[in-house]
Amino acid sequence: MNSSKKLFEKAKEIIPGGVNSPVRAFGSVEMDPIFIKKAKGSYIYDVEDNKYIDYISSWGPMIFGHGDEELNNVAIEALKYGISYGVPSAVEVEMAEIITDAYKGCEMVRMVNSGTEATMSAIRTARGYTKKDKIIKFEGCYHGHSDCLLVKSGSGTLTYNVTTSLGVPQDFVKNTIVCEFNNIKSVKDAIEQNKNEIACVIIEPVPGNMGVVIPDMDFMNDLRNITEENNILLIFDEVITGFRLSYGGAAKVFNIVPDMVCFGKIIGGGLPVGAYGGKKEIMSVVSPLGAVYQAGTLSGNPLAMSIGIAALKKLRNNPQIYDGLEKKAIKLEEGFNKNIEKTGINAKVVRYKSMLTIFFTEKSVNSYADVMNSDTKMYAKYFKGMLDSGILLPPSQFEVMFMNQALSDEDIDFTIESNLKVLSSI
Ligand SMILES: Cc1ncc(COP(=O)(O)O)c(C=O)c1O
Ligand SMILES: N[C@H](C=O)CCC(=O)O
Repeated sequence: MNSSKKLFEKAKEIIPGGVNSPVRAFGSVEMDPIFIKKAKGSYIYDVEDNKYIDYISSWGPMIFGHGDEELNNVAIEALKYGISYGVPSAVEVEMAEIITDAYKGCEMVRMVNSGTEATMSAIRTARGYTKKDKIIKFEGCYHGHSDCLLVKSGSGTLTYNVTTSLGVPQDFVKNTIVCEFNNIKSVKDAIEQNKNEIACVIIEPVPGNMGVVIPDMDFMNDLRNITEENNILLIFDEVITGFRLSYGGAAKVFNIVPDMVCFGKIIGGGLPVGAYGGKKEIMSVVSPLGAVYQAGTLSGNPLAMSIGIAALKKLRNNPQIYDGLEKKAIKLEEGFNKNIEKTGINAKVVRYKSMLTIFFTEKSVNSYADVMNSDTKMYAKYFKGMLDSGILLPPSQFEVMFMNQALSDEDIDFTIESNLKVLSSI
Protein backbone atom coordinates (compact mmCIF):
# COMPACT_ATOMS: atom_id res chain seq x y z
CA MET A 1 0.00 0.00 0.00
CA ASN A 2 1.09 3.57 -0.67
CA SER A 3 1.36 5.28 2.72
CA SER A 4 1.65 9.08 3.01
CA LYS A 5 5.14 8.53 4.42
CA LYS A 6 6.23 6.37 1.46
CA LEU A 7 4.69 8.74 -1.06
CA PHE A 8 6.40 11.73 0.54
CA GLU A 9 9.79 10.00 0.56
CA LYS A 10 9.41 9.18 -3.14
CA ALA A 11 7.99 12.62 -3.98
CA LYS A 12 10.92 14.41 -2.32
CA GLU A 13 13.29 12.71 -4.76
CA ILE A 14 11.49 13.93 -7.85
CA ILE A 15 9.38 16.98 -6.89
CA PRO A 16 10.97 19.99 -5.12
CA GLY A 17 10.10 19.55 -1.43
CA GLY A 18 7.85 16.66 -2.46
CA VAL A 19 4.95 18.99 -3.27
CA ASN A 20 3.57 21.07 -6.10
CA SER A 21 2.85 24.10 -3.92
CA PRO A 22 4.95 24.93 -0.83
CA VAL A 23 2.27 25.24 1.89
CA ARG A 24 1.24 21.62 1.21
CA ALA A 25 4.55 20.37 2.58
CA PHE A 26 3.28 21.02 6.16
CA GLY A 27 6.72 22.53 6.87
CA SER A 28 5.61 25.24 9.26
CA VAL A 29 3.54 22.80 11.31
CA GLU A 30 6.64 20.62 11.61
CA MET A 31 5.06 17.50 10.14
CA ASP A 32 5.16 15.48 6.97
CA PRO A 33 2.12 16.00 4.75
CA ILE A 34 -0.78 13.60 4.45
CA PHE A 35 -1.45 12.42 0.89
CA ILE A 36 -5.07 12.44 -0.17
CA LYS A 37 -6.92 9.61 -1.86
CA LYS A 38 -10.41 11.05 -2.20
CA ALA A 39 -12.82 13.67 -0.94
CA LYS A 40 -16.59 13.77 -0.68
CA GLY A 41 -18.88 16.31 0.92
CA SER A 42 -17.22 17.88 3.96
CA TYR A 43 -14.72 15.03 4.28
CA ILE A 44 -11.31 14.30 2.87
CA TYR A 45 -9.56 10.91 3.16
CA ASP A 46 -5.85 10.20 3.13
CA VAL A 47 -4.24 7.19 1.47
CA GLU A 48 -4.39 5.32 4.81
CA ASP A 49 -8.18 5.86 4.78
CA ASN A 50 -8.14 8.29 7.69
CA LYS A 51 -11.13 10.59 7.43
CA TYR A 52 -10.89 14.30 8.18
CA ILE A 53 -13.38 17.17 8.26
CA ASP A 54 -11.90 19.47 5.63
CA TYR A 55 -11.51 23.19 6.34
CA ILE A 56 -9.05 23.79 3.49
CA SER A 57 -11.72 23.34 0.81
CA SER A 58 -8.90 23.31 -1.77
CA TRP A 59 -8.04 26.83 -0.52
CA GLY A 60 -11.50 28.14 -1.29
CA PRO A 61 -12.86 26.72 -4.56
CA MET A 62 -14.84 23.82 -3.04
CA ILE A 63 -17.57 26.11 -1.72
CA PHE A 64 -20.24 23.40 -2.02
CA GLY A 65 -18.01 20.72 -0.50
CA HIS A 66 -16.33 17.93 -2.44
CA GLY A 67 -17.87 15.90 -5.26
CA ASP A 68 -21.00 18.01 -5.64
CA GLU A 69 -23.37 15.89 -7.76
CA GLU A 70 -24.61 18.78 -9.89
CA LEU A 71 -21.07 19.82 -10.82
CA ASN A 72 -19.99 16.22 -11.36
CA ASN A 73 -22.83 15.67 -13.83
CA VAL A 74 -21.94 18.83 -15.73
CA ALA A 75 -18.31 17.63 -15.94
CA ILE A 76 -19.36 14.23 -17.29
CA GLU A 77 -21.64 15.83 -19.88
CA ALA A 78 -18.99 18.40 -20.91
CA LEU A 79 -16.40 15.65 -21.48
CA LYS A 80 -18.59 14.24 -24.24
CA TYR A 81 -17.98 17.42 -26.23
CA GLY A 82 -14.18 17.31 -26.01
CA ILE A 83 -11.61 18.62 -23.57
CA SER A 84 -9.96 21.52 -25.36
CA TYR A 85 -10.32 23.23 -28.73
CA GLY A 86 -7.91 26.18 -28.95
CA VAL A 87 -10.56 28.15 -30.83
CA PRO A 88 -13.50 30.03 -29.30
CA SER A 89 -16.53 28.27 -27.85
CA ALA A 90 -19.95 29.30 -26.54
CA VAL A 91 -19.16 28.50 -22.92
CA GLU A 92 -16.47 31.24 -22.90
CA VAL A 93 -19.09 33.80 -23.88
CA GLU A 94 -21.49 32.45 -21.25
CA MET A 95 -18.82 32.66 -18.56
CA ALA A 96 -17.97 36.25 -19.50
CA GLU A 97 -21.67 37.13 -19.41
CA ILE A 98 -22.11 35.62 -15.95
CA ILE A 99 -19.07 37.40 -14.51
CA THR A 100 -19.81 40.79 -16.05
CA ASP A 101 -23.45 40.57 -14.87
CA ALA A 102 -22.37 39.63 -11.36
CA TYR A 103 -19.61 42.14 -10.74
CA LYS A 104 -20.21 45.88 -10.85
CA GLY A 105 -17.62 47.71 -12.96
CA CYS A 106 -16.38 44.54 -14.64
CA GLU A 107 -17.57 45.30 -18.15
CA MET A 108 -15.11 43.04 -19.95
CA VAL A 109 -13.28 39.98 -18.71
CA ARG A 110 -10.47 37.77 -20.01
CA MET A 111 -10.16 34.16 -18.83
CA VAL A 112 -6.77 32.77 -17.77
CA ASN A 113 -5.64 29.60 -15.97
CA SER A 114 -4.79 30.69 -12.44
CA GLY A 115 -5.01 33.52 -9.95
CA THR A 116 -1.33 34.25 -10.56
CA GLU A 117 -1.97 34.82 -14.25
CA ALA A 118 -4.98 36.98 -13.45
CA THR A 119 -3.09 39.41 -11.19
CA MET A 120 0.01 39.44 -13.40
CA SER A 121 -2.10 40.30 -16.43
CA ALA A 122 -4.17 42.88 -14.56
CA ILE A 123 -0.99 44.69 -13.51
CA ARG A 124 0.33 44.65 -17.08
CA THR A 125 -3.00 46.00 -18.33
CA ALA A 126 -3.04 48.75 -15.69
CA ARG A 127 0.49 49.75 -16.64
CA GLY A 128 -0.33 49.68 -20.34
CA TYR A 129 -3.49 51.71 -19.87
CA THR A 130 -2.03 54.37 -17.57
CA LYS A 131 1.42 54.36 -19.22
CA LYS A 132 2.91 54.41 -15.70
CA ASP A 133 5.19 51.78 -14.17
CA LYS A 134 4.92 51.94 -10.39
CA ILE A 135 2.44 49.84 -8.44
CA ILE A 136 1.36 49.69 -4.80
CA LYS A 137 0.70 46.45 -2.96
CA PHE A 138 0.23 45.72 0.73
CA GLU A 139 2.44 43.90 3.18
CA GLY A 140 1.13 40.37 3.83
CA CYS A 141 -1.16 40.36 0.78
CA TYR A 142 -0.42 37.57 -1.68
CA HIS A 143 -1.32 37.91 -5.33
CA GLY A 144 0.29 34.78 -6.73
CA HIS A 145 3.90 34.32 -7.69
CA SER A 146 4.61 36.69 -10.57
CA ASP A 147 7.86 38.61 -10.08
CA CYS A 148 6.70 42.14 -9.37
CA LEU A 149 4.14 40.96 -6.81
CA LEU A 150 6.44 38.68 -4.83
CA VAL A 151 7.47 41.44 -2.48
CA LYS A 152 6.57 41.39 1.23
CA SER A 153 4.01 38.82 0.24
CA GLY A 154 1.77 36.45 2.19
CA SER A 155 0.68 32.80 2.11
CA GLY A 156 3.55 30.32 1.61
CA THR A 157 6.08 33.15 1.41
CA LEU A 158 5.16 34.14 4.98
CA THR A 159 4.93 30.53 6.09
CA TYR A 160 8.48 29.87 4.93
CA ASN A 161 9.78 33.37 5.64
CA VAL A 162 10.73 34.16 2.05
CA THR A 163 8.41 37.15 1.73
CA THR A 164 10.66 38.51 -1.01
CA SER A 165 11.69 35.68 -3.31
CA LEU A 166 15.17 34.80 -4.42
CA GLY A 167 15.40 34.79 -8.22
CA VAL A 168 13.47 38.01 -8.63
CA PRO A 169 15.95 40.61 -9.93
CA GLN A 170 15.92 43.93 -8.09
CA ASP A 171 15.14 45.59 -11.42
CA PHE A 172 11.84 43.68 -11.60
CA VAL A 173 10.63 44.91 -8.22
CA LYS A 174 12.03 48.41 -8.18
CA ASN A 175 8.61 49.70 -9.21
CA THR A 176 6.72 47.85 -6.49
CA ILE A 177 5.87 50.02 -3.50
CA VAL A 178 4.72 48.23 -0.37
CA CYS A 179 2.23 49.91 1.98
CA GLU A 180 0.58 48.84 5.23
CA PHE A 181 -2.86 47.27 5.11
CA ASN A 182 -5.44 49.29 7.09
CA ASN A 183 -3.05 52.28 7.18
CA ILE A 184 -4.19 54.95 4.73
CA LYS A 185 -1.36 57.28 5.70
CA SER A 186 1.16 54.81 4.29
CA VAL A 187 -0.71 54.98 0.95
CA LYS A 188 -1.02 58.77 0.99
CA ASP A 189 2.71 59.09 1.68
CA ALA A 190 3.59 56.69 -1.15
CA ILE A 191 1.40 58.60 -3.60
CA GLU A 192 2.86 61.91 -2.46
CA GLN A 193 6.41 60.63 -2.90
CA ASN A 194 5.70 59.17 -6.36
CA LYS A 195 3.47 61.84 -7.90
CA ASN A 196 1.97 60.79 -11.27
CA GLU A 197 4.10 57.63 -11.39
CA ILE A 198 1.74 55.05 -9.89
CA ALA A 199 -0.31 52.93 -12.30
CA CYS A 200 -2.36 50.95 -9.81
CA VAL A 201 -2.98 49.78 -6.27
CA ILE A 202 -3.65 46.06 -5.91
CA ILE A 203 -5.25 44.76 -2.74
CA GLU A 204 -6.89 41.69 -1.27
CA PRO A 205 -10.08 43.44 -0.12
CA VAL A 206 -10.25 40.99 2.78
CA PRO A 207 -6.76 39.57 3.19
CA GLY A 208 -6.67 35.83 3.61
CA ASN A 209 -3.03 35.19 2.89
CA MET A 210 -1.75 36.41 6.24
CA GLY A 211 -4.72 34.75 7.90
CA VAL A 212 -7.94 36.77 7.94
CA VAL A 213 -7.54 40.49 8.63
CA ILE A 214 -10.71 42.56 8.69
CA PRO A 215 -10.50 45.70 6.55
CA ASP A 216 -11.32 48.98 8.17
CA MET A 217 -14.12 50.51 6.08
CA ASP A 218 -12.71 54.05 6.35
CA PHE A 219 -9.44 52.67 4.98
CA MET A 220 -11.20 51.01 2.04
CA ASN A 221 -13.32 54.06 1.21
CA ASP A 222 -10.33 56.39 1.51
CA LEU A 223 -8.35 54.05 -0.73
CA ARG A 224 -11.07 54.26 -3.40
CA ASN A 225 -11.17 58.05 -3.11
CA ILE A 226 -7.45 58.76 -3.22
CA THR A 227 -6.80 56.38 -6.10
CA GLU A 228 -9.57 58.08 -8.08
CA GLU A 229 -8.29 61.56 -7.24
CA ASN A 230 -4.78 60.62 -8.39
CA ASN A 231 -5.68 58.73 -11.59
CA ILE A 232 -4.47 55.47 -10.12
CA LEU A 233 -6.36 52.28 -10.95
CA LEU A 234 -7.70 50.32 -7.99
CA ILE A 235 -7.48 46.56 -8.50
CA PHE A 236 -9.39 44.25 -6.19
CA ASP A 237 -7.74 40.84 -6.09
CA GLU A 238 -10.86 38.79 -5.45
CA VAL A 239 -9.22 35.43 -6.16
CA ILE A 240 -10.32 34.29 -2.69
CA THR A 241 -13.21 36.65 -1.96
CA GLY A 242 -14.88 36.67 -5.39
CA PHE A 243 -18.18 34.75 -5.27
CA ARG A 244 -17.33 33.75 -1.66
CA LEU A 245 -18.20 36.82 0.39
CA SER A 246 -21.23 37.47 -1.79
CA TYR A 247 -22.22 36.77 -5.39
CA GLY A 248 -20.77 40.20 -6.26
CA GLY A 249 -17.63 39.66 -4.18
CA ALA A 250 -16.14 41.99 -1.59
CA ALA A 251 -16.93 44.93 -3.87
CA LYS A 252 -20.66 44.34 -3.41
CA VAL A 253 -20.32 43.91 0.35
CA PHE A 254 -18.30 47.14 0.64
CA ASN A 255 -20.30 49.02 -1.99
CA ILE A 256 -17.05 50.04 -3.66
CA VAL A 257 -16.46 49.69 -7.39
CA PRO A 258 -12.81 48.98 -8.26
CA ASP A 259 -11.41 49.80 -11.70
CA MET A 260 -10.20 46.25 -12.23
CA VAL A 261 -10.80 42.88 -10.60
CA CYS A 262 -9.07 39.49 -10.51
CA PHE A 263 -10.79 36.16 -9.95
CA GLY A 264 -9.74 32.53 -9.53
CA LYS A 265 -10.70 29.57 -7.34
CA ILE A 266 -14.56 29.46 -7.17
CA ILE A 267 -15.06 30.56 -10.80
CA GLY A 268 -13.41 27.30 -11.92
CA GLY A 269 -15.44 25.08 -9.59
CA GLY A 270 -12.15 23.33 -8.66
CA LEU A 271 -10.47 23.39 -12.07
CA PRO A 272 -7.49 25.66 -12.81
CA VAL A 273 -9.12 28.94 -13.85
CA GLY A 274 -8.51 32.65 -13.33
CA ALA A 275 -9.89 35.82 -14.85
CA TYR A 276 -9.20 39.54 -14.91
CA GLY A 277 -11.52 42.28 -15.95
CA GLY A 278 -12.57 45.87 -15.57
CA LYS A 279 -14.04 48.83 -17.32
CA LYS A 280 -14.34 48.48 -21.09
CA GLU A 281 -12.04 51.41 -21.70
CA ILE A 282 -9.28 49.80 -19.61
CA MET A 283 -9.72 46.26 -20.96
CA SER A 284 -9.65 47.58 -24.51
CA VAL A 285 -5.88 47.88 -24.29
CA VAL A 286 -5.63 44.06 -24.12
CA SER A 287 -4.54 42.27 -27.30
CA PRO A 288 -5.91 41.82 -29.97
CA LEU A 289 -7.88 45.04 -29.33
CA GLY A 290 -4.84 46.85 -27.97
CA ALA A 291 -1.11 46.47 -27.48
CA VAL A 292 -1.00 44.82 -24.03
CA TYR A 293 -0.13 41.23 -24.88
CA GLN A 294 -1.55 38.31 -22.92
CA ALA A 295 -2.48 34.84 -24.19
CA GLY A 296 -3.05 31.23 -23.12
CA THR A 297 -3.21 27.84 -24.88
CA LEU A 298 -5.79 26.51 -22.43
CA SER A 299 -7.46 29.80 -21.49
CA GLY A 300 -11.24 29.52 -21.55
CA ASN A 301 -10.93 25.74 -21.59
CA PRO A 302 -14.41 24.35 -22.30
CA LEU A 303 -14.36 21.72 -19.55
CA ALA A 304 -13.26 24.25 -16.93
CA MET A 305 -15.74 26.83 -18.22
CA SER A 306 -18.63 24.35 -18.03
CA ILE A 307 -17.88 23.40 -14.43
CA GLY A 308 -17.19 27.01 -13.46
CA ILE A 309 -20.45 28.17 -15.03
CA ALA A 310 -22.35 25.46 -13.14
CA ALA A 311 -20.76 26.60 -9.88
CA LEU A 312 -21.59 30.26 -10.49
CA LYS A 313 -25.17 29.50 -11.56
CA LYS A 314 -25.67 27.41 -8.44
CA LEU A 315 -24.53 30.36 -6.32
CA ARG A 316 -26.64 32.82 -8.30
CA ASN A 317 -29.77 30.66 -8.01
CA ASN A 318 -29.27 29.87 -4.32
CA PRO A 319 -28.21 33.11 -2.62
CA GLN A 320 -29.15 31.60 0.77
CA ILE A 321 -25.90 29.61 0.50
CA TYR A 322 -24.02 32.72 1.63
CA ASP A 323 -25.99 33.07 4.88
CA GLY A 324 -25.62 29.35 5.47
CA LEU A 325 -21.83 29.53 5.09
CA GLU A 326 -21.62 32.53 7.38
CA LYS A 327 -23.76 30.83 10.03
CA LYS A 328 -21.35 27.88 10.09
CA ALA A 329 -18.42 30.25 10.53
CA ILE A 330 -20.21 32.21 13.28
CA LYS A 331 -20.96 28.98 15.16
CA LEU A 332 -17.29 28.02 15.00
CA GLU A 333 -16.21 31.51 16.02
CA GLU A 334 -18.50 31.51 19.05
CA GLY A 335 -17.50 27.99 20.05
CA PHE A 336 -13.79 28.71 19.70
CA ASN A 337 -14.11 31.95 21.66
CA LYS A 338 -15.83 30.14 24.55
CA ASN A 339 -13.07 27.53 24.53
CA ILE A 340 -10.37 30.20 24.49
CA GLU A 341 -11.98 31.86 27.50
CA LYS A 342 -12.34 28.52 29.31
CA THR A 343 -8.75 27.45 28.73
CA GLY A 344 -7.21 30.92 29.15
CA ILE A 345 -5.01 30.32 26.11
CA ASN A 346 -3.66 33.34 24.22
CA ALA A 347 -5.59 33.15 20.97
CA LYS A 348 -7.82 35.40 18.89
CA VAL A 349 -10.41 34.31 16.36
CA VAL A 350 -10.77 36.57 13.34
CA ARG A 351 -13.71 35.91 11.04
CA TYR A 352 -15.08 37.66 7.99
CA LYS A 353 -18.20 36.06 6.50
CA SER A 354 -17.17 32.43 5.74
CA MET A 355 -13.40 32.93 6.23
CA LEU A 356 -11.85 32.34 9.65
CA THR A 357 -8.41 32.21 11.29
CA ILE A 358 -7.44 31.41 14.86
CA PHE A 359 -4.30 33.38 15.69
CA PHE A 360 -2.17 32.34 18.67
CA THR A 361 -1.57 35.80 20.03
CA GLU A 362 -2.50 37.92 23.02
CA LYS A 363 -3.35 41.13 21.14
CA SER A 364 -6.25 41.66 18.76
CA VAL A 365 -5.37 41.32 15.08
CA ASN A 366 -5.96 44.26 12.74
CA SER A 367 -2.73 44.52 10.79
CA TYR A 368 0.21 42.65 9.34
CA ALA A 369 2.26 43.62 12.42
CA ASP A 370 -0.41 42.07 14.68
CA VAL A 371 -0.42 38.91 12.56
CA MET A 372 3.35 38.67 12.91
CA ASN A 373 2.98 38.61 16.70
CA SER A 374 1.43 35.15 16.48
CA ASP A 375 3.07 32.13 18.02
CA THR A 376 3.56 29.80 15.05
CA LYS A 377 4.89 27.03 17.30
CA MET A 378 1.57 27.02 19.16
CA TYR A 379 -0.26 26.92 15.84
CA ALA A 380 1.83 23.89 14.86
CA LYS A 381 0.84 22.06 18.07
CA TYR A 382 -2.79 23.05 17.56
CA PHE A 383 -2.76 21.89 13.94
CA LYS A 384 -1.34 18.51 14.90
CA GLY A 385 -3.82 18.03 17.74
CA MET A 386 -6.73 18.84 15.46
CA LEU A 387 -5.41 16.56 12.70
CA ASP A 388 -5.12 13.71 15.23
CA SER A 389 -8.77 14.38 16.12
CA GLY A 390 -9.80 14.06 12.46
CA ILE A 391 -9.89 17.72 11.45
CA LEU A 392 -7.83 19.12 8.58
CA LEU A 393 -6.92 22.78 9.04
CA PRO A 394 -4.67 24.90 6.84
CA PRO A 395 -1.11 23.79 7.63
CA SER A 396 0.02 27.34 8.39
CA GLN A 397 -0.88 30.12 10.81
CA PHE A 398 -1.04 32.51 7.86
CA GLU A 399 -3.95 30.96 5.99
CA VAL A 400 -7.74 30.67 6.26
CA MET A 401 -10.31 28.07 7.31
CA PHE A 402 -12.80 28.09 4.43
CA MET A 403 -16.40 27.05 5.10
CA ASN A 404 -18.15 24.85 2.59
CA GLN A 405 -21.82 24.09 2.20
CA ALA A 406 -21.42 20.38 2.98
CA LEU A 407 -20.24 21.00 6.57
CA SER A 408 -22.98 19.67 8.85
CA ASP A 409 -23.98 20.84 12.33
CA GLU A 410 -22.43 17.63 13.65
CA ASP A 411 -19.15 18.43 11.87
CA ILE A 412 -19.11 21.89 13.43
CA ASP A 413 -20.03 20.60 16.92
CA PHE A 414 -17.30 17.99 16.67
CA THR A 415 -14.81 20.64 15.56
CA ILE A 416 -15.69 22.84 18.56
CA GLU A 417 -15.38 19.87 20.98
CA SER A 418 -12.02 18.94 19.47
CA ASN A 419 -10.88 22.56 19.64
CA LEU A 420 -11.56 22.54 23.41
CA LYS A 421 -9.67 19.27 23.91
CA VAL A 422 -6.70 20.44 21.87
CA LEU A 423 -6.54 23.92 23.40
CA SER A 424 -6.61 22.28 26.86
CA SER A 425 -3.70 20.03 25.98
CA ILE A 426 -1.20 22.36 24.26
C1 LIG B 1 -5.70 36.60 -3.21
C2 LIG B 1 -4.96 35.66 -4.12
N1 LIG B 1 -4.49 36.12 -5.29
C3 LIG B 1 -3.84 35.33 -6.15
C4 LIG B 1 -3.60 34.01 -5.85
C5 LIG B 1 -2.89 33.16 -6.83
O1 LIG B 1 -3.76 32.20 -7.34
P1 LIG B 1 -3.21 30.81 -7.92
O2 LIG B 1 -2.71 30.02 -6.75
O3 LIG B 1 -4.41 30.22 -8.57
O4 LIG B 1 -2.14 31.16 -8.87
C6 LIG B 1 -4.07 33.48 -4.63
C7 LIG B 1 -3.84 32.08 -4.23
O5 LIG B 1 -2.96 31.42 -4.42
C8 LIG B 1 -4.75 34.33 -3.76
O6 LIG B 1 -5.19 33.89 -2.59
N1 LIG C 1 -2.92 30.90 0.23
C1 LIG C 1 -2.77 30.23 -1.02
C2 LIG C 1 -3.92 30.58 -1.88
O1 LIG C 1 -4.84 31.24 -1.53
C3 LIG C 1 -2.68 28.78 -0.79
C4 LIG C 1 -2.60 27.97 -2.04
C5 LIG C 1 -1.21 27.63 -2.39
O2 LIG C 1 -0.41 28.53 -2.62
O3 LIG C 1 -0.92 26.44 -2.47
